[in-house]
Amino acid sequence: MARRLPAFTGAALKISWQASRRDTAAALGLNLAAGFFTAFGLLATTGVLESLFAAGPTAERVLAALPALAMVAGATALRAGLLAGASWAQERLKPQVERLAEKRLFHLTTQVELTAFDDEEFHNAMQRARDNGVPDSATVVEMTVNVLTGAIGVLATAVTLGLLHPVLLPLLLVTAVPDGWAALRTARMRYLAFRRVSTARRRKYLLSDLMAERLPAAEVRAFTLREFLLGEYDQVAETEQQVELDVARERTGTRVAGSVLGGLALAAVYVALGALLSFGVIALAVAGTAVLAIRTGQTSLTSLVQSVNRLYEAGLYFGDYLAFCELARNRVPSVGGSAAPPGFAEIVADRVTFRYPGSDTPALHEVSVTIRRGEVVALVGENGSGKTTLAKLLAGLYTPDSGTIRWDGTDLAGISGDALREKISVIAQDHTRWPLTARQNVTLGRPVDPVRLAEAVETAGADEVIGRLAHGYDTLLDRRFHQGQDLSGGQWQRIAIARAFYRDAELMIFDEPSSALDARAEHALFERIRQHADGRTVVLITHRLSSVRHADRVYVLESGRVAEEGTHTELMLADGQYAQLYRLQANAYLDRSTA
Ligand SMILES: Nc1ncnc2c1ncn2[C@@H]1O[C@H](COP(=O)(O)OP(=O)(O)OP(=O)(O)O)[C@@H](O)[C@H]1O
Repeated sequence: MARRLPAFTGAALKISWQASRRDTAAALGLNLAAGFFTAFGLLATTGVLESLFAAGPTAERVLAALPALAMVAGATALRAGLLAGASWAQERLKPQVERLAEKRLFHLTTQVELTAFDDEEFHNAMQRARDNGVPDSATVVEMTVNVLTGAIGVLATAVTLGLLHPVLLPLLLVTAVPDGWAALRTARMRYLAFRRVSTARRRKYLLSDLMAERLPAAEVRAFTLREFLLGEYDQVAETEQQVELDVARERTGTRVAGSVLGGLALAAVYVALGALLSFGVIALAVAGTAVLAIRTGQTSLTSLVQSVNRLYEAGLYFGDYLAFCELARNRVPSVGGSAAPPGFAEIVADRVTFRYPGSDTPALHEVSVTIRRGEVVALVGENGSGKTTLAKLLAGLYTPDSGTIRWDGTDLAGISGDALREKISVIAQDHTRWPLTARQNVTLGRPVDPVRLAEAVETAGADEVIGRLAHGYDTLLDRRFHQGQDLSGGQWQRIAIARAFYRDAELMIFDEPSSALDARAEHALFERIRQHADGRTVVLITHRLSSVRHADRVYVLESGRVAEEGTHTELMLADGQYAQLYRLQANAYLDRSTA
């Protein structure tokens, strides 16, 4: 612990300084000044006691004690004022530090490579950093200041006792040991328990979301999942509860032991003081001040030990936060040296292989495709054949394990991801239903250009959708908020398609863009794509083979490899997998129309 504390304190003071220099300086400076007045007040008390215990009439003794008493009162008042100022600065620091820590976390989570989100270890670390690390960053700062305050208080009493008589110093230490031991032991127990249950807790949160969120609510009922989910929840919660109960028992035991030892230590201190007094080592006034100083010192010590304890505990979580930041930083793709090419005449994926983290088999194996400017290239194949994965690689969202993706000879591996993605529109199969207004759902962070917005929305057939919304473009598309509205699956898909057109990118990637569209909307969309989406280059993934008839080239993927390629006519002539699937779909229509 002694090894780790300086690191936590150092990191805490650094983040605190970055959050607010003024409040950090005030919190530390005012506490330091308050410590000085603690020592001053105690020493002045000796003066009061000496005057009171001196020989002579009571009235005279009280009168003689008055100047020292005034000094004690002044020191106490000043100390109180300084402590109030320090505590205000500390209170102000809390939200500022928490905000900074949280922002840093999101700064990283929005930058890390996409595969990090497929990694369990990363997820666990992220959850711990978010749920405990961020709130505890403020606690670490608060406790660091408290530790310094406590230490200053103890130092002030120690100096006072040392000045009164050096022999009194060890007595102060004796009272500190038992409490310190108990507090640190319990903190560590709690942290170890937290780590033991962290996976179970994550699963419990997931189950809580499934039982109490709007989206899965219908399916929970439709599949009568209630008992099943509650059973799963009980299992996980039972594990967590058992660990908590064990910890509660162990902590109580340690605390009781600490209190008993603490009581014994205090009794020993009083016996020692009595002995020193009776052997004439110290005077009565000194013994009186020593009792007061030890009491004051004990209060500072208790607060110091408690703060060290809390600092240690919060520091462990804060350590998790720092470790996660380090982990995430290592997973931020290095920004390539070259800027993205302004455009392309040809995009080539050359023998690209890609494996998801933790997966034994590659999702793509030596896949080569060519996309020329202005072409519509279709990727088809059975479920799990690798179409979406290839699309994500083409979009620069994943980087190949081997092989290259080049824009006119420029390898994308050397290009800044964000600059490249500016030139690409991807409409994912599982596009996000952003809890934003209809307008923001289309423009997605880009400046609003009303003319382009209207065009994109019309092209995607989303104008009817927006026209029917109570507040048009300003309607919030989330039912969980006041005046929020929800859309049907197909209506959402139209909004998502409008996003692609609004982005005005060189390369447009549509992954199953028509799965939820009605026949008319689907026809209109493919007509638009057939007209080469106004000269743009399109990669189209779809299971509706009738829609790929007009593509310039079709790649048929099978188990992560390119099985066939060519135009529709060539592939039909080749009579391979594509021709088989095409006939299967066409026959299904024929059967229905003749039935
Ligand atoms: N995040 C992931 N982590 C691990 N494996 C994944 C991940 N996403 C996809 N896979 C696996 O990679 C393979 C290719 O998946 P992909 O989504 O590219 O297929 P697809 O051809 O788009 O399928 P579909 O037609 O069902 O959309 C599958 O075996 C799938 O299980």
